[in-house]
Parts: sequence; C-alpha cells; structure tokens
Amino acid sequence: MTQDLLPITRIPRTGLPPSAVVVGDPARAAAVAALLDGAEEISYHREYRVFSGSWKGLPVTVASHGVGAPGAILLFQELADAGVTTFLRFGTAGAMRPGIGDGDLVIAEGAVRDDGVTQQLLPPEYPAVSSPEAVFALQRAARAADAPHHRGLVWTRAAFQPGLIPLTAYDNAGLAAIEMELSALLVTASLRGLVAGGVLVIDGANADELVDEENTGGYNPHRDVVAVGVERGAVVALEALRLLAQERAGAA
Ligand SMILES: O=P(O)(O)O[C@H]1O[C@H](CO)[C@@H](O)[C@H]1O
Ligand SMILES: O=c1cc[nH]c(=O)[nH]1
Repeated sequence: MTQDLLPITRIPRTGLPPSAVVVGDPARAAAVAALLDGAEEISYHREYRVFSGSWKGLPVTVASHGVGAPGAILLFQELADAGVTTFLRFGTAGAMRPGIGDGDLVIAEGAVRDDGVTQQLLPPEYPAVSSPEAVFALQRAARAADAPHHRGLVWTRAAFQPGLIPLTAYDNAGLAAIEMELSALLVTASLRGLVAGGVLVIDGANADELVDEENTGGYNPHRDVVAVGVERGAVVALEALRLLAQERAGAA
C-alpha cells in the first residue's frame, strides 16, 4: 500500500511520536537523533529531515525546518497534522543583552513576531508566547545539565543580515536573543492548542553594536564554544521533552 505522505514535507501522516525537537539544520537533526536509542530516518525532502527514536524510553521525533519562518511553519503545520502535540525548537541565536555569552542557552518566554509569515495569518498584536510548562521543563533540564542559561524574550526576525536589523527598534525592551523561526512555532502552537517552547544556543551577536566584548564575539557558529553549547542544548531539549511527558502522564 502507498504510504500517506503530507504534501510539502513528505512526512508520513501517521506513526510519528507526539513529542518533537525541531531544529534549523538537517545536520543538527542527525546529531540530535544520534543521541536517541533506535534512531531511524523517516524522511528527507527539501530541508525537512525527520527522525524518530527514543530518549530514556520516551518516543521522540526530531525534525529540521531549514532557515526562515515561511518555510519552517510548513513543517510545524505538517508535524501537527501528523499528530505531534509538543514541540521544542532547539536552535542557534545571536545574543542581545550584555551578560549572555557564546555557548549559553536562552530559554524563550515568548517572541516578537517579526517572522515574515505569521502577519499573513493573524493581526500583529496577537502574542507569540511559550507554553509555561515548556519554559519550566527547559529550565529544570538546563539546571540539571549544569548548562549556563538565561530566560527571556526572543526577537524572531526574517532578515538575518546585520545591515538589515533596525537595532534601535527595541531599545530598552530587554530582548535576550535574535533568531528567525521561533515566533512562527509559538503562534502555530497557540492556534492549534499545542505545547511549544524554545531553547537557543548563542553563537555570537549578528551586529557589531550587539557585541558584548566580554561575553560574545561577532556572529560565528563554527567555533568550539558553540559546538559545546549545542551538545549541552540537545540534551536539555530532549530531557525537557521527557519532563513534559512525565507531567502529562501525572496529570492524566
Ligand atoms: O540554528 P538554527 O536552528 O537554524 O537557527 C538560526 O540559524 C539560522 C541562521 O543562520 C536561522 O535558522 C536561525 O534561526
Ligand atoms: O538569526 C540569528 C541566528 C543565529 N545567530 C544570530 O546571530 N542570528
């Protein structure tokens, strides 16, 4: 029998574990999947690479969404169509506040919706908020892993290049980090009644004005300090999914 595949990502409509880690880079999806028991590649079409396996007994989906929210939201929507109910985005981001250093984790409490796609779905005043239980699970997991971490608001922004960021737009607003897809995930989750959150590894600062010389260099994801942060962050994201599943089972 031909498998029922979803139209854009070509993931199967049934059979995926409901707890998912989503990442930008297909290679990072493979690296996270390598931490799972019995990892299996389910599909790989365009930038959307999907694995399943288990983390300490919890069945988990790991999937890549590529760079940029308009493409990423297609994966979030199709994973939801396939029955995924809990999403944690595990990405990289630039630091926006002094004291947040390279390799540190930022746990998102919510995001500014400058993503370039959700404005076409909803008025801009609609908030992009993380599920509180996801924030707490990520925080518990980061503490347990002894991973340097911060909580705060994230600026999801479609234009990545330094020269294209209106840096004064959020002066004194206390934003913690900047990346490109999180608000699209949070809005999707709110619209569809899903649990979602995000944990981001700092890989520098993507504008000279944002560089805190003591803590971050300029944007450069290809450094050991970032690789170490990514290794820690992967465990934090998977462990947070397990805590969330435990909580769900306790509440049932
Ligand atoms: O490391 P990922 O998850 O891809 O996240 C960040 O890195 C990419 C930009 O280089 C964007 O996707 C941004 O959100
Ligand atoms: O959007 C992004 C992603 C990673 N690092 C940055 O500085 N900005």
